[in-house]
Amino acid sequence: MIYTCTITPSIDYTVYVPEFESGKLNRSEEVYYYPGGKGINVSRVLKRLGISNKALGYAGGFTGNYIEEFLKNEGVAADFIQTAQITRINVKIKSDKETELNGPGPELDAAQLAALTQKVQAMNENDWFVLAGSLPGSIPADYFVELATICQANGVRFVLDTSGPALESLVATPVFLIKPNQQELGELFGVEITSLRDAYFYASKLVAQGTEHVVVSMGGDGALLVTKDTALMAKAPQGTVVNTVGSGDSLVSGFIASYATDQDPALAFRYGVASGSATAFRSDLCRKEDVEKLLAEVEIYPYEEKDVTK
Ligand SMILES: Nc1ncnc2c1ncn2[C@@H]1O[C@H](COP(=O)(O)OP(=O)(O)O)[C@@H](O)[C@H]1O
Ligand SMILES: O=P(O)(O)OC[C@H]1O[C@](O)(COP(=O)(O)O)[C@@H](O)[C@@H]1O
Repeated sequence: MIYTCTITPSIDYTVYVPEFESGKLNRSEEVYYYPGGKGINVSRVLKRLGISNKALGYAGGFTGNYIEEFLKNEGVAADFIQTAQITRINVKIKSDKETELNGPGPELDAAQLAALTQKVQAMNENDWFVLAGSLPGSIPADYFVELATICQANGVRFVLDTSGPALESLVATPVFLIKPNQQELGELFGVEITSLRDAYFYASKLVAQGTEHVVVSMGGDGALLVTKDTALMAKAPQGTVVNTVGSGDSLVSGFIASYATDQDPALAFRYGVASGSATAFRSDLCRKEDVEKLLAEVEIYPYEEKDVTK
């Protein structure tokens, strides 16, 4: 079974405004209320790709109920631990540029954390645990390291798509897949990543520390895969960008969906990048048919330092 875990879910209140002006009254005629948070997006895309999975995490209040109801209607299995706090609403303004306003995650007590630990302890060998989205600073980083250690001891594949201080402790534990975007990878090492060469350099450091697969996503420029055996670059397909929110999560879903079936990192990378782009070209998340149409358009070639000009 594949389990995703969203500590900080959200409703993504997505507003299209033709000409957004900060500091002015802007009216929109097109708004959507998508369930969000990275693990939830991974679960929704996995389901669309035909892969059964269960969404874990925390949810509360009327927004939490909305997310649970939405997932139920889409046939995504979920098992959230309840919070007294209302799950956040993240605002996504779509204009000539994309502006995002993400709220804080929940405050969790020891009993709520223990409830998640129990669920992780009950996972079986060859299950997957996808910890995705921001991890609130109020939870000690050690807690997430404990979850990673349980996964390692039980042969559960640990996938990480997060940012912030907890990420630093987690990359020192054995991780199957980590998918930072260029900026998140830079933050992790306290540098600004401005070139493919830098991305390769820092991704290789993570591989040297024991991460099996590092995918650095670079928006419309595609992505880089580094493992101990290979380094591949993928050029993203061209298309009309509608909403890139959830593209990174879709890349993770596509990678896992393909790897779970074929155990081939290069195929999984292609499927992941096609899924990320298929989501960028839609208002909501991608569908399987969108991904399969784009597969042949993903150009993959070996990363060679000598060929890199920047
Ligand atoms: N403008 C775009 N055009 C085509 N594909 C895109 C675009 N933006 C994102 N993607 C696809 O989605 C993947 C993840 O996007 P990215 O923005 O890097 O992730 P994140 O959402 O985590 O920041 C990219 O590797 C690419 O395949
Ligand atoms: O937990 P964070 O870092 O605040 O991010 C949450 C946001 O990320 C998303 O999951 C989208 O993530 P990506 O664009 O990186 O795929 C949104 O649905 C959500 O609003």
